[in-house]
Amino acid sequence: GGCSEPESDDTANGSVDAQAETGKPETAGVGDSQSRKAAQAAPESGVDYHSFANTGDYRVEHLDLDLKVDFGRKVLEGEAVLDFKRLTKKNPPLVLDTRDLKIEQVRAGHGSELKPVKFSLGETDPDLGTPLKIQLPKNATRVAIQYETSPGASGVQWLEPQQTAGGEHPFLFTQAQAIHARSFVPLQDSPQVRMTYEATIRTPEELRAVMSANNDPDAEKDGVYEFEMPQPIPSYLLALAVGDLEFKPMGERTGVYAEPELLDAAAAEFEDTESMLEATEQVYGPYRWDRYDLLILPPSFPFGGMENPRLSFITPTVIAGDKSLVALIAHELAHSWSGNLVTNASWRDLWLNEGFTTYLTNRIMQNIYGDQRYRMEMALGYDDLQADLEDKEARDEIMAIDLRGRDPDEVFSNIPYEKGSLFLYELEQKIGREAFDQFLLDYFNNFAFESITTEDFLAYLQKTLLKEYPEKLDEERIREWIFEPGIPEGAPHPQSDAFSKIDPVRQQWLDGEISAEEIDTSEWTYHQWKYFLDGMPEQLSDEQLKELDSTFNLTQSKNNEIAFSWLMIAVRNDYQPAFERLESFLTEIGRNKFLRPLYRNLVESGKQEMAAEIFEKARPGYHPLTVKVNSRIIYGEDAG
Ligand SMILES: CC/C=C\C/C=C\C[C@@H](O)/C=C/C=C/C=C\[C@@H](O)CCCC(=O)O
Ligand SMILES: [Zn+2]
Repeated sequence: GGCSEPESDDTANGSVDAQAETGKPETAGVGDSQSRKAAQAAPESGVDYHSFANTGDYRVEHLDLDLKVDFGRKVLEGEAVLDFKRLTKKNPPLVLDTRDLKIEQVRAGHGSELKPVKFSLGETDPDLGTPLKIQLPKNATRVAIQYETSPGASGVQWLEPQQTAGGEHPFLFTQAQAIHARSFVPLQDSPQVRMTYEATIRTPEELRAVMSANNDPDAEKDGVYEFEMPQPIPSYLLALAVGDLEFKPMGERTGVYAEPELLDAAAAEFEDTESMLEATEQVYGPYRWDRYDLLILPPSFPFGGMENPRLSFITPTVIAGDKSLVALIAHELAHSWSGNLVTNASWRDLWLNEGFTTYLTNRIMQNIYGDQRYRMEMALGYDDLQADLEDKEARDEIMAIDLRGRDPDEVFSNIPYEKGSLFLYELEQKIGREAFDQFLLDYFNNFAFESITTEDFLAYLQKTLLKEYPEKLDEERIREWIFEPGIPEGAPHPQSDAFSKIDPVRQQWLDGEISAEEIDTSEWTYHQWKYFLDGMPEQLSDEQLKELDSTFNLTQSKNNEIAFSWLMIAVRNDYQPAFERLESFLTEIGRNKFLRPLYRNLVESGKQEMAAEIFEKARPGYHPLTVKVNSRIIYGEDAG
């Protein structure tokens, strides 16, 4: 009916209007470039600068989705029903986050008594999307939004059959973190809001749908899949994938979904998942999400993994054949405590998710694979952190990073992960492991299913460790870790004996005292190879490059991390024999951890044209996020 047609926004600036209603500080008006520059003071704790939603007026508590997956048009279409709590006696419009959604109709009311209502889309912000403002009838607690996504939705990748392992069926996956859920569902897209959800997903009959919910591996492939997620989750953990997927159990509570071509290899590579789950529970308390399964994605997945609850999404680039890269599984599993159970309240507080998770990852690795592996993983993490500290501006080295006016995807780095983890490691060293584990267990229980700020964490620390260990801990220093760039003087420096014996060998070879063949690599693990390569000087001669390659067959390495380290060396030294592999690596893999440094390296070593050529060829197969962050690197800031 007429009253449900989208109306053109009657205010001059719909998005600013929407923000005013959220009561967010005016200086932080994210859509307003004037105020971006003016904002000098510290960001206000607890404010989510990356959502338009008026979460102080209404809180969404439950989502009911009914979506058809249309591979032909590359759209999801259907309805999202949101149940919300009213926190105000007034009746302001409900403001939701959207990005590139086509809104067909909105109804509102109670229960099944829903009537079409007026709605409008505000001004679009390039980083944040478009606020959707809905006029509510008095006392309404439910809205039903009929909509469809756009084929270029930033949080969805639609893959052609040739981009999959099987090559016969299309594939779809979503990636909602940080602020891309709004590109496939209209909602309050802020990690401060937790909701339960249910969903009906309609797919082509030969495909299977899975979600961050109660997947049923025995569900008949009939094109209609029902899901329920009874634990409340933040919107960035909403996830869907559709493809030619099969399931293989790995343990009582763990299993893997993958295309049939990858299923056995994945289940073998990740067979320790069940032991990891048990080991984590023993120290940090029960696993609260029932099952823990893995979904192996096609190689265009832009991250190593994503901790979608009950079903972590995993890049196939970690199936190395020797379990050398399974720290990624420990990482995603650890998020079931740090991140999914206790959640960062805004993206400024990401270190609460990632620093705690990186710390837990190391502990899980030690538990399952022993001390030597633990020390090597930690030392590699420390080196990653040092590399970022050398590279970054001071403002980006701060754990509680000021993200006002910035796109979170563009500033994503090792700081929240490795600096956060090193900080926690220092606390462990100072008060002892047993006491620190007890603290973490209490912390997870205390804040279970809550979203917290850096300041909430500090207040909790004041009530607990700072009170119990006044001689060992110092609040000033803790604040320095969190709010200052760099790392405090005297911070721990994780090292490994297995690495220190590599240094002299590498040096002897560089000095020409021994040939590559004379290096005894027979016992080297992946980690030692990585350390050996990453420690090479900036410049190597052509002879040195050829010798390394012919002796160790590095250009053809099947381990993607080793291939990556070698390709970084090849690019900066213009080692042509590796360029064919470089091109196929950059074309077949979409993981930004590899692509960003490789493209940056190409540009910085004067090969911008080559970078652009490969990028343009690969672009149709890349995820929208991969396109966004790498085109900035190749074409500069404004190229989009
Ligand atoms: C300092 C950055 C502040 C906010 C950014 C928040 C989210 C950034 C967004 O780009 C999403 C990141 C998702 C990461 C998922 C998994 C990581 O563990 C992957 C790490 C890299 C990799 O292994 O490939
Ligand atoms: Zn993580």
